[in-house]
Amino acid sequence: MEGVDHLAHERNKSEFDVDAMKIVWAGSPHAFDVSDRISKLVASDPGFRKDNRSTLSRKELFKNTLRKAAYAWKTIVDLRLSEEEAAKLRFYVDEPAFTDLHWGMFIPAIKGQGTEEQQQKWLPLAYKMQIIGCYAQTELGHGSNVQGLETTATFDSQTDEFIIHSPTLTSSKWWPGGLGKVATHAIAYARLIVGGREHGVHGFIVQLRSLEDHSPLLGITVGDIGMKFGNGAYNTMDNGVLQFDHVLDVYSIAFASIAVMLWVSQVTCEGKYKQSDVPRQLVYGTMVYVRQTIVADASCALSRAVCIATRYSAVRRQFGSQNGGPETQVIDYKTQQSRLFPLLASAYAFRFIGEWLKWLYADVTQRLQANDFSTLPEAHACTAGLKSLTTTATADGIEECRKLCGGHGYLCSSGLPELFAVYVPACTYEGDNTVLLLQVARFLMKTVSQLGSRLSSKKPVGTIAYMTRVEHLMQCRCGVQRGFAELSADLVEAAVAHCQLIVVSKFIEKLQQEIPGKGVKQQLEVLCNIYALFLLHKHQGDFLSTGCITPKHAALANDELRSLYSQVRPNAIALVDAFNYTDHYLGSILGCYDGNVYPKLYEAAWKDPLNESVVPDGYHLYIRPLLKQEIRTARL
Ligand SMILES: CCCCCCCCCC/C=C\CCCCCC(=O)SCCNC(=O)CCNC(=O)[C@H](O)C(C)(C)COP(=O)(O)OP(=O)(O)OC[C@H]1O[C@@H](n2cnc3c(N)ncnc32)[C@H](O)[C@@H]1OP(=O)(O)O
Ligand SMILES: Cc1cc2nc3c(=O)[nH]c(=O)nc-3n(C[C@H](O)[C@H](O)[C@H](O)COP(=O)(O)OP(=O)(O)OC[C@H]3O[C@@H](n4cnc5c(N)ncnc54)[C@H](O)[C@@H]3O)c2cc1C
Repeated sequence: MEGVDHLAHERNKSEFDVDAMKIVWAGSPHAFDVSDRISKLVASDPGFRKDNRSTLSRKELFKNTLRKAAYAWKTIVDLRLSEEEAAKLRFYVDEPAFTDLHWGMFIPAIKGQGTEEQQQKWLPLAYKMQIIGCYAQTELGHGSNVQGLETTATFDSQTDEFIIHSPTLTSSKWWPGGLGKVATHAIAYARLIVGGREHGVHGFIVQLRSLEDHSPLLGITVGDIGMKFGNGAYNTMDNGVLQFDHVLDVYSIAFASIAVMLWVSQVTCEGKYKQSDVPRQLVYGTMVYVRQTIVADASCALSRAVCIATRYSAVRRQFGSQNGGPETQVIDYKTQQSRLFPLLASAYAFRFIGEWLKWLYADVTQRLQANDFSTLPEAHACTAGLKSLTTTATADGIEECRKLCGGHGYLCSSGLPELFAVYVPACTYEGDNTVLLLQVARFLMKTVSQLGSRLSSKKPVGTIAYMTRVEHLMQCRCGVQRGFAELSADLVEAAVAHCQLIVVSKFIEKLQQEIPGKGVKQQLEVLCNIYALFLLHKHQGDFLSTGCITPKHAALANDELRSLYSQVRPNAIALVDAFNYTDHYLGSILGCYDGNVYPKLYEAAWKDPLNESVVPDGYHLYIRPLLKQEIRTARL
């Protein structure tokens, strides 16, 4: 029945202050206030409805996305929302669109790599959306290998301009989000050529389309690369293809021929290339920034799937009826708990590692501004490794949540298929996860000697076990006199172990902070222990081989896990309520707040266009002749 909370009995079991946990999850009272207010604003506005996406054609879907993006911008302007509120609004609209790349990459790239002069020119236009940008780095032939990009940018000292060109088919820009049909400008990455000499890959701001009639400019061939995985999902985004035919470009992002560059390099008016004394890797800076935001995205996506699966696991009953009594809630089965609760713990773990990574990025950015590059390698390794670890775990976790919901998890109305289809490219974009782990492995090879010293420092026992595992995995590999390439598969395992160590240790550090609210810290301690012991159980071979734990320890850890699952059980619904997601944002009948699932499933089925007629289109043409055919074959 509408209005009845079918999960009230579950919510009454909670042993902690849910409102206080909502603040912890949001990050602060202010952050909670903004999230709560904006999510409800979006949920209550029919202009942001999303329950019809699966019934739209690609063109209808895309046009609807443009409508929503424009409507969101009007809402932001009319309500004079702050940058923080506007970002939250775009988040809760929950639709991959060109705006993600405009705000998430184009603007950060100019802020991170542009000169003062370029920032003054481009940022006001971008902030007012008087230009729409994309990040055009990947090409048809190269994505991971950035130094293999083929697009060229040749400096013409006669005209003080750069000529951008796509010399081969494989140099076509391919994948950039927003490029296909919307972006008016791109930050295009190209090989810089000055005076016949090549100076590697740099970024250039290039105008693609007319600001008058949106037609591609002279020398620009641009379009969409076609349908992607899933039906609705990421097809709201116009990932594009772009070819330059000797395009004149006067706005290089890494260069301004009339201004000295503070950052990467400069080309003087006389056409001289001068590499400043900053690491050339700064040209990769935007990727570091986006990778740390993707870790925060992972906690959002995983928490969303876990919220759906947890609520539905409390609603769903199957088997176990005694004397005609109610059947057992599937959330009470130990197998369901052993699959679901580690994902719940991971969602919280990724939330806190995302908070730490945001601090790390801010710290390294501050240091860069003081020409202190000492922490850049670690920042790169951390953002690359944690992006890889959290997106892999989240993609796998969303699929596990679908399975935890049985058959109904496969319905679009569960919200899980769409969430999975939208989320999985995160394992590839912003760096293929294996390629990024290889970067971490390289970093570990260079710093393995320091691992030992870090072991001796006063660390909680749990962390010591994880640190010993990494050191052991590295020493087993480094000790073998074979090349990096030969050992790369093993080194990637050590890289994963290193990243898991970081997540566990930052979760433990989080618990050393003051955390207000009755029972809140205790719940987080349970989740932290579940995360750490679940991984110890999953990788117990590694831990046993270090000698750091014995088989008896491993067995005790497994017993403790079961006990921890029992401690979480009465609090599970409250722990997912703490995410404070509206039913609109969840987009899931299985995960609806009131748990009134079956009537909503039944009602939703009849709304499918296929049920607009009792007799389906095609019956008279195809089925009736089949049914009416005279069967002349004696056998039948
Ligand atoms: C609820 C649902 C939510 C789900 C979210 C839904 C949202 C939907 C909307 C999403 C919107 C946006 C997200 C999507 C955006 C995607 C955008 C992109 O994909 S942009 C393109 C990304 N491309 C890449 O990441 C390419 C990966 N490749 C590389 O980074 C490099 O090629 C490489 C690092 C692999 C290799 O670099 P290279 O220079 O060729 O060689 P080396 O390995 O030798 O490195 C040299 C040296 O540099 C150091 N290094 C490398 N990278 C960095 C860096 N980024 N920062 C600092 N230092 C770096 C490296 O360690 C080496 O150092 P040494 O000291 O020499 O060892
Ligand atoms: C949805 C989506 C949105 C995107 N948006 C953008 C965007 O806005 N802008 C942009 O510039 N790009 C974008 N991209 C492109 C994305 O950044 C690249 O696809 C990504 O960096 C992976 O590169 P690749 O496609 O070349 O993969 P490849 O490197 O070709 O990967 C193929 C396989 O080769 C393996 N491999 C590659 N190199 C090595 C190695 N050295 N050692 C071991 N294994 C290796 C990989 O692990 C993988 O298994 C997007 C991609 C997607 C899917």
